Amino acid sequence: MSISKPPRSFFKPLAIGAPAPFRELPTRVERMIHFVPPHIEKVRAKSGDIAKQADVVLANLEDAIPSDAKEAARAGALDMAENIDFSSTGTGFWARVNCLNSPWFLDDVTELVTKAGNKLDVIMLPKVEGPWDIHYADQLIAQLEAKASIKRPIMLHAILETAEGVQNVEQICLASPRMHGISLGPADLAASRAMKTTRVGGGHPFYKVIEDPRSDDAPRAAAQQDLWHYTVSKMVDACCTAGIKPFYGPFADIADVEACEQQFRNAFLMGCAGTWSLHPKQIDIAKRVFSPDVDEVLFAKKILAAMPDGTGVHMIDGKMQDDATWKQAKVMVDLARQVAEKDPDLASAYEF
Ligand SMILES: CC(C)(COP(=O)(O)OP(=O)(O)OC[C@H]1O[C@@H](n2cnc3c(N)ncnc32)[C@H](O)[C@@H]1OP(=O)(O)O)[C@@H](O)C(=O)NCCC(=O)NCCSC(=O)C[C@](C)(O)C(=O)O
Ligand SMILES: [Mg+2]
Repeated sequence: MSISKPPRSFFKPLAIGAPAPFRELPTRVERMIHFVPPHIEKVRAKSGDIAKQADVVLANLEDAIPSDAKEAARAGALDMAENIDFSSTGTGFWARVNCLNSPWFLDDVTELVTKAGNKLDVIMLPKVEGPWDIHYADQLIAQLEAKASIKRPIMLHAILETAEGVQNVEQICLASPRMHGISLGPADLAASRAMKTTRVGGGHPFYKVIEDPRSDDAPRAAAQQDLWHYTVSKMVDACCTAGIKPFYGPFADIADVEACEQQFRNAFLMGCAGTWSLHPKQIDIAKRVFSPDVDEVLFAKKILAAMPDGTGVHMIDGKMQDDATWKQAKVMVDLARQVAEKDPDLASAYEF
């Protein structure tokens, strides 16, 4: 017998007085989660402007924040919640807390939920290894939500950054209705798996396929492969099964905008809803990549128009369309409609 909650209990609040979890994820365009180091006053001061450009702004309390600045980062996150107007632009406000076995996790979550819980959309949980991590955070957040009379449930987003986490990703996604999604954490994951790379995301010149030996002894053509393909595929399937969202993660070679764009695009094509931006210049890259291509959307609209009830077979521009391609088209047009609500230029390009 599997040990899972009865269906009727799954959506019950975990503490008396806590808000009921969402039955469906709120519909939001989340093309990029922009990381802000909140202990640096100069950067924090700019995050109001960043909130007008990015779909999600995240106060990062975990890795990249020195241990002697953890309290300052937490205070900075609370300052952001208090002083930045996220709601008028529909921008999400998230925080990445320190991991569960760190000395900071308990205070991070307690202060964020009790002092900023009505502003906070999502808590990002690093280094999640199994459903037990989600169950613990879920219960704790519910108790704090109840204590602080939080009106709207705070969601949880897990980072996939250990081999064990990848192994258990399906159970992590299904662990709680509080789950919002999963992001790839390629640096910690590479270390956990003893992958021999010092890069944070992206390809590697040594990971490639070469053509067979040539009769003329000319150099053999080679193509770099995607080191993250298997993990992203596994994450996408686990998230979609659970009705939550998969995200690519960081791309740390900030100067290499071309490779960043390609890595983001591969993730978008494979089903990811968004990515992370570590530097302001990655915001526009993510916006470009995670907004569906205009020609693809116009073609998808033709399919929907040709098959109003979504059945049958049609030829459009020499290509066969049927019930399945209708569903593909709907994915594209539904996303385009959401993006169009945020972006008037794209709305007119998509001809809505
Ligand atoms: C990479 C860094 C150090 C380069 O910072 P920089 O100052 O050298 O860059 P810059 O090009 O000189 O900056 C230009 C301007 O942009 C500003 N700026 C720069 N960055 C930001 C930002 N994020 N948000 C808002 N503003 C920013 C910066 O302050 C400056 O403003 P100025 O022209 O007025 O002086 C810096 O961008 C940064 O700290 N980014 C965030 C890094 C971070 O959060 N890392 C952790 C996430 S990745 C991770 O954890 C891994 C994972 C998942 O766990 C796992 O794979 O295991
Ligand atoms: Mg990490």
